[in-house]
Amino acid sequence: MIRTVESQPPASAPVLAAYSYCEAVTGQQARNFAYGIRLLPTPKRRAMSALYAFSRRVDDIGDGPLANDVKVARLEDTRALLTRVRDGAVDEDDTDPVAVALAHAAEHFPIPLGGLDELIDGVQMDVRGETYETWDDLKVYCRCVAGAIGRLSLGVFGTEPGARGAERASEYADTLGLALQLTNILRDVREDAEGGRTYLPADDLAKFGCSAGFGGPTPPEGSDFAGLVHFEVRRARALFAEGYRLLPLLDRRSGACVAAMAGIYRRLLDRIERDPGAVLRGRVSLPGREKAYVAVRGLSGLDTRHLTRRTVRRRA
Ligand SMILES: CC(C)=CCC/C(C)=C/CC/C(C)=C/COP(=O)(O)OP(=O)(O)O
Repeated sequence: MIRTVESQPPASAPVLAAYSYCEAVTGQQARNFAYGIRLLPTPKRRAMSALYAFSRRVDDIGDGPLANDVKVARLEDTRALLTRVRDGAVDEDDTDPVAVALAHAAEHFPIPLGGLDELIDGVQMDVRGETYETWDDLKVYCRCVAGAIGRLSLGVFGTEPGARGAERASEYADTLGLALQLTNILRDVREDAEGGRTYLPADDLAKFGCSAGFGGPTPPEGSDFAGLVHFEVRRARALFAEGYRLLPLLDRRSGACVAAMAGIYRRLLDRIERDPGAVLRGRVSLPGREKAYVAVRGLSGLDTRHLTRRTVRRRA
């Protein structure tokens, strides 16, 4: 039985310690998403931290220095751990705090754990060095590594009752994940190129004369790099607009969490749009005070009220 947040019994000491570990990982490593997660009430905040810590582990395997065959084996370990969580085979005395926290979260919230399998599938695509010919191809990858996180988060947030509401919420959460991931890809274009990875669709790169890639601080000779970036920014903005339709379907604090996460990434996108070359010179980021400001605006509904009103009018 899934218990509501209000009816959850107090967690035991080992479970609390496991959540503390996951919250520390989130606080230290989720440079952007921690601002949103902090806005949630305690049980949801802990559950989101458990999801973040598990996802961070999977991501770190993909991004780390290990040989590819070792990465594949480690990813299979995380999949086996997921199976144990799903089978109820992880108890609170387990030595892995991420497993303990995730098992507790999955017991108390209707988290569709298959989304974490999708995340592992996506990171396996990275390890195989897959590249993407078209946006439709890249979307498959983005759905695995980010859309799935949106859908998993929805299990923690909860949505309005009714199958139709849940189905729409899941589509919007998925789309918001795509918006965040495309923004992330634009921001990290140089870092990824230096690591031998290209995510942007090959047909877009060709259209703007960028097929040679981005190994250095300047665009490829003769390319229209700004044109490429503006093209992808427009695509990301359309995804944000669609994904924001999730907000009226969430309770206030879950909506604030999503608004903060998305708001911070939207501001990254604004900066990238203003100065496309910045993504080749270094990592575009927001100062901490600006992220905190976006989070406070999320809590008061300021960044999204107009979008929400428009959405409600469209639905009426
Ligand atoms: C409904 C809802 C909550 C949707 C959002 C889903 C979501 C949080 C997707 C994450 C995608 C993403 C860009 C991860 C990068 O994480 P990172 O830790 O590498 O990010 P960073 O480099 O910006 O710190």
